[in-house]
Amino acid sequence: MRLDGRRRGGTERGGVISSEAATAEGRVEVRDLTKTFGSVTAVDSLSFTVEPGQVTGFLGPNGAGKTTTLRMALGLITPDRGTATIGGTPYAALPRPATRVGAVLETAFHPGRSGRDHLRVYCRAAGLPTRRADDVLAQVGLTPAGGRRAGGYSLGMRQRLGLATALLGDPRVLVLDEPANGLDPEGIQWLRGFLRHLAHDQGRTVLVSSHLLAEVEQTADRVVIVGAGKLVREGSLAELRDESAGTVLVRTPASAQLAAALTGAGAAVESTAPDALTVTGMTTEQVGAHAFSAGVELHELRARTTGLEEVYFRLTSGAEQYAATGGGAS
Ligand SMILES: Nc1ncnc2c1ncn2[C@@H]1O[C@H](COP(=O)(O)OP(=O)(O)OP(=O)(O)O)[C@@H](O)[C@H]1O
Repeated sequence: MRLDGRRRGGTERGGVISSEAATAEGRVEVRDLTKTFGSVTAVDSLSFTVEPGQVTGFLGPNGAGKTTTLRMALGLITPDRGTATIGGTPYAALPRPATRVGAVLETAFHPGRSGRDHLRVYCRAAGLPTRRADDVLAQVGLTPAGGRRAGGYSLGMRQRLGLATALLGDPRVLVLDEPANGLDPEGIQWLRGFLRHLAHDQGRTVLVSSHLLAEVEQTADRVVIVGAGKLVREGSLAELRDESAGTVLVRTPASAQLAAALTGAGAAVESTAPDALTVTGMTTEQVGAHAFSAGVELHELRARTTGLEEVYFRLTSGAEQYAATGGGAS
């Protein structure tokens, strides 16, 4: 595979980048990460991997431990246990970290300074050429506002400025904490396209946190879902979608007889009322055919599709129960 050396930053051999080396360099690995604040276990033995070339959504309800995890990955908090590495190296040990990882956690800036000057200050601090300020302003569509006081920026413009700051060192890895906060629908649309471009076209690693699945659903290729500091799911969005595949609802006066027939044919059957069954693993046509063969009268037969949002809610509400009953004790 032929890649752009500046972007991918891999091992160059006669103009051809070793994609394996480039992949390893952009990989974020979290292993057994744990952090306790007093009696609250904010992050609890958390392990997951984030690969380059994809947008990974880091999801979980408020207080699930996302920000704490990201702060540990960026060397801002010391874990009690475990490691977070970027290309195999903890953030604190990275040479010229701004060129390896760009992060948007919270956007702090001097309100009287222009967006461009804010970026130039960062360039100087990170040892980067100040012309990068104009490059990244253009990348995030802020060029026309670059000379204006950042204090007068809208929330959406501040988010763009934060993203521009993260991009200054042209890093392979981007870590963004709730970047859609404060963006209007047009801004959200732009952000989605931009994050996909950074990952899919430029091969960067993009890790983006949110407490709303809907926010990352159209952007993310993979998701890492946490609840009460623990991993509840790691996988592709396609896998999660499979899980949201439908169930079939049946009403019949002979529910026990039909349940036996369907179970015998390999479906998972749950009795939800004396005359109602929820069937997983079969289509409505299959359920109807089995009912017909078994001579069972049906009063209702319909497909019910579980939304992705519902699967996410189910996964994370379990974690909240855990938090309410046993969380924070370990
Ligand atoms: N510095 C701190 N001191 C005490 N408790 C903290 C501290 N930082 C985080 N916590 C607690 O750790 C838990 C996880 O918080 P964290 O901010 O990491 O969650 P989050 O998933 O990012 O939530 P949100 O979506 O609301 O930002 C919460 O119970 C929070 O109150």
